[in-house]
Amino acid sequence: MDDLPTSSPASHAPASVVDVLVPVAIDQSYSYRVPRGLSLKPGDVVAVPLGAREVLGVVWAENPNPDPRLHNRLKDVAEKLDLPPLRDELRRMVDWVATYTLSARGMVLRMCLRMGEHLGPERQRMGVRLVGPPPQRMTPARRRLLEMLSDGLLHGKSDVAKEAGVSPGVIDGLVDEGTLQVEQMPRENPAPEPDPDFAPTDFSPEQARAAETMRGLVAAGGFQAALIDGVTGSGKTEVYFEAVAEVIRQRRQSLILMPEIALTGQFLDRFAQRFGVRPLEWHSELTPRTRARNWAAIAAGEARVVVGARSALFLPYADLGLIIVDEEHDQAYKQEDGAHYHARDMAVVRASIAKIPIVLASATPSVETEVNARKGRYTRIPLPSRFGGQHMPQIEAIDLRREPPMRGRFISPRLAEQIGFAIERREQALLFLNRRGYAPLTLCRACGHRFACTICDAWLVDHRFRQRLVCHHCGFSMPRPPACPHCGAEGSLVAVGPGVERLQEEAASLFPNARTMVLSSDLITSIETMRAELNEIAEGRVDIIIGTQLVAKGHNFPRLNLVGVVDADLGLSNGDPRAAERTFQLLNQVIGRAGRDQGRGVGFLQTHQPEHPVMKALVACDREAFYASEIEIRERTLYPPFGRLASLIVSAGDRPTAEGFGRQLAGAAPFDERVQVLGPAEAPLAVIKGRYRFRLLVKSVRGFDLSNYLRSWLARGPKTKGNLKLEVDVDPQSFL
Ligand SMILES: Nc1ncnc2c1ncn2[C@@H]1O[C@H](COP(=O)(O)OP(=O)(O)OP(=O)(O)O)[C@@H](O)[C@H]1O
Ligand SMILES: [Zn+2]
Repeated sequence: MDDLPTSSPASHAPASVVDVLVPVAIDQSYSYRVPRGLSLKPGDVVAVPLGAREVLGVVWAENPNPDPRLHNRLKDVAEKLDLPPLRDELRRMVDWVATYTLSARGMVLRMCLRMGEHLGPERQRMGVRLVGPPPQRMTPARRRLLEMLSDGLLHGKSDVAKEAGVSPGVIDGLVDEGTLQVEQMPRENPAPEPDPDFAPTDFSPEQARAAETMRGLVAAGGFQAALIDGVTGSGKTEVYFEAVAEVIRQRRQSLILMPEIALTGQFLDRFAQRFGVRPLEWHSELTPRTRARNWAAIAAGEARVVVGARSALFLPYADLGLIIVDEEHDQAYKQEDGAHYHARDMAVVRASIAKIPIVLASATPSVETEVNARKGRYTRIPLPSRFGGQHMPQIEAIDLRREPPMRGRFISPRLAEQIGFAIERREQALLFLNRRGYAPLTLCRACGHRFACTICDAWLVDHRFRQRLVCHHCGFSMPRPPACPHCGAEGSLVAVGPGVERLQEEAASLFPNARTMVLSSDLITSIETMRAELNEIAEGRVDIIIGTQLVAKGHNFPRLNLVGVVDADLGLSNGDPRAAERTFQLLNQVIGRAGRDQGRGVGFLQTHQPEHPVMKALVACDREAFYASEIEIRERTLYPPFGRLASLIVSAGDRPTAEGFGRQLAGAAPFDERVQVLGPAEAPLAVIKGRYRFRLLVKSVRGFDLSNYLRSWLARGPKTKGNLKLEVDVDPQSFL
C-alpha cells in the first residue's frame, strides 16, 4: 500500500467500511458497508445482518482498506442504535481480556451488552398541566381536578385522576377545551444522586488515617492500587466509602464489586445510611426491565455508584472514576464458564486502562495481593483493630481425636456445652459447615451399595428438605427410594456424614427450645427471602444459625458471639494447591462474624489435625505466620505469584477420546525452557454430565506471556472435533 494520494474524485470513492464485533462466540470482527447518510465511528452500537438474523454489534474500527475482492459482497450496516457509544477504554478492555484469557472477543463483548431484550423505549408516562382559562361548563369533578392542578405544575396524568377521583375522560375533555395540556413526564431517574455529606462517619484515629489516604488516592487521580488490609469488623467498608464520597464529589462513577451480590441487603442499607440513597445494583437476578434501565443509567452516567457482581466490571460506564473490590480474596470472583476470568485481576486491568484508582479490601488478602503489597506495588492501608476497641474473637481448637462427638453425631461435647451457655445468655451461636444438604453420601447397610450420579463421578447428596438425592455437579435428582435398588433390602439406607440439614437436626435435639435456622444457597428461593432471613437473624430472632459459606461473608449479627466450625479440615483434603489459603481465609472470615458488637467472640475449630499450620495460625491469631509459610512454599514450588499457571481441560463423551486428545495436545506443546507441561492426567472430577475429563497443567516462570504461548500452541495443535471440548483456564483457581 503506498501513501500517495489517489487521483480518483471523491464522488467515486467507495462507501466507507467499518469492522463490527458481534456478541457471539467468535473472535474476529466482520466488515460492513456504511450506507450513505450514516456516519459511524468506533464504539457506535449498530444492528447488522449476520446470516439470516439481524444482531446487535459494536463498531470496532474504521476500515480504510477493506479487501477489494470482498467489497461487493459486503453487507450494509442496518442501523445505528440510539445508545451511547462504547468508550475506547472499554473496547480496549474487551480486547485485553479476550487476549489474556484466550476467549473469543465476541464473548467478552457480550458481557458489555447485557442490557436484555427490553431496551426499547420505556413506556412514557404522560402528565397534565393547567395552561388555559377555566372551561365554559364546570362540574364538581372538573373543579376537584382543577384545584389539584392550580399550582401550574406538571402532574402525572393517572396519578392526578386517581387522587381527584375522576376518570381520565374528564382530563381529556379539559384538554380539548384548552384548559389543560398533556406533556410527557420526565423520565424517572432509577439512580438518584447520593449525597457525599449526608451522614459522615465519625472515625477512630486509625480509621481517620485510612480515610485520609483514601481521599488522597482519589484526589491524586490516575492508576494506583491500594489494599485496605483490616481485620474483620475494623470498618473497611466505612473507610472505602470515603473514597466513594470523593468520587461522587468529582461527579464521576464508582463501581463496588462484591463476591455475592445476593447477600448485600445489609450493605445497601448501610450505603443508604451514609449517602441518603441506595446505590444501583447489578447482578443476575435483576428483572429484564430493571436490567435494561440500570444499564441505560450506567451508560448515561446517571448512576453514580454501582454495586455489582463480577459481571458489573464490563458495563459501559460513562465516566468511571474508582473501582472497589470488596473481599478481594473471594473465590466467587473467578468465573469458570464461558470466558474464564478473574474479576479482581481484570478489575486491576480496567483501572489501569482507565487510569483510575482501585481499592482492594480484605481481612485475609489473597497471597497474590499480599505479595503485591509487600513489594510496594499496592499501597497497604492497615486497620489492625476492630472498631470500638472490640476484641478479636478468641479461637480454640477442639481435637476430635481426643474429644470426639457421640456416635452418629457431629457436635463435640465441649462445643455443645458452649452453645448451651450462649443460649442461656440469650446470645446467638453459628455452626459452620460448608456442605449443603443432609448427608454427602447414602449407602445400603445390607449390600454396601452407594448412591452415585449416573452421569457424573460423584455421590448423590441427600437433601431432606427437598426429599431428594441430588448430584451437585449436574443437578440430577431422584427421590430417596424405600428399598435398595441393588439388593432390594428395605429400610436399609443410611446417611453417611453431615450436611447442614443434618446438623440442624442434631442442634434441635440437643437444644429443643432453641430456634434454629439453616442458611444454604440451595434453600434460597429468592434474594428477597434471603434478605428477610438475614434480617431475622440480625434482629435476634434465631438462636442457632447453621450455615454454609453463605453465612461467612460480610454479615453483622450483633448478638452472635460464638462460632463453631464443625469440620475445619474439610477444605484441606482435596489436593488443591490453594487449599491452605482458602481454608485460612474462609475460617478467618466466618469466625470474624463473632463478637462484632460485644467484643466477646469465641471460635471453636473441630479438627483432626490441630498441628496443621492453618489451624495453628488461626488459633494463635498469627496471620504473619500463615503468609510467611504459604509464600515460602509458593516461592519454592514456583506457584503463583512466583510462577504462572494455566489449565487445559479436555472432555469428551468417552474416556479414550478425551485421553487420546489430551496426549496429542501435550505432544504438540512448543518447546520452551521456561514452560513445563504436566499431564494429561485424569481430572479429580473425572466425569461430569457424562463427559470424561482430563487436565493438563501448564507452568511457567513469572513475567512470561503464557497466553501468547498457549495461543501458538493451540494454533498448531490438534483441533477439537465431534464432541471433544477444550477449555482454557489461565490463572486457574480450581483444579478439579
Ligand atoms: N467509625 C465508625 N462509626 C460507627 N460505626 C462503625 C465505624 N466503623 C465501623 N463501624 C461499624 O462496625 C461494624 C463493622 O464495620 P465494617 O462492616 O465496615 O467492617 P469490615 O472491616 O468491612 O468487616 P468484615 O471484613 O468482617 O466484613 C459495622 O457495623 C460498622 O457500621
Ligand atoms: Zn451428576
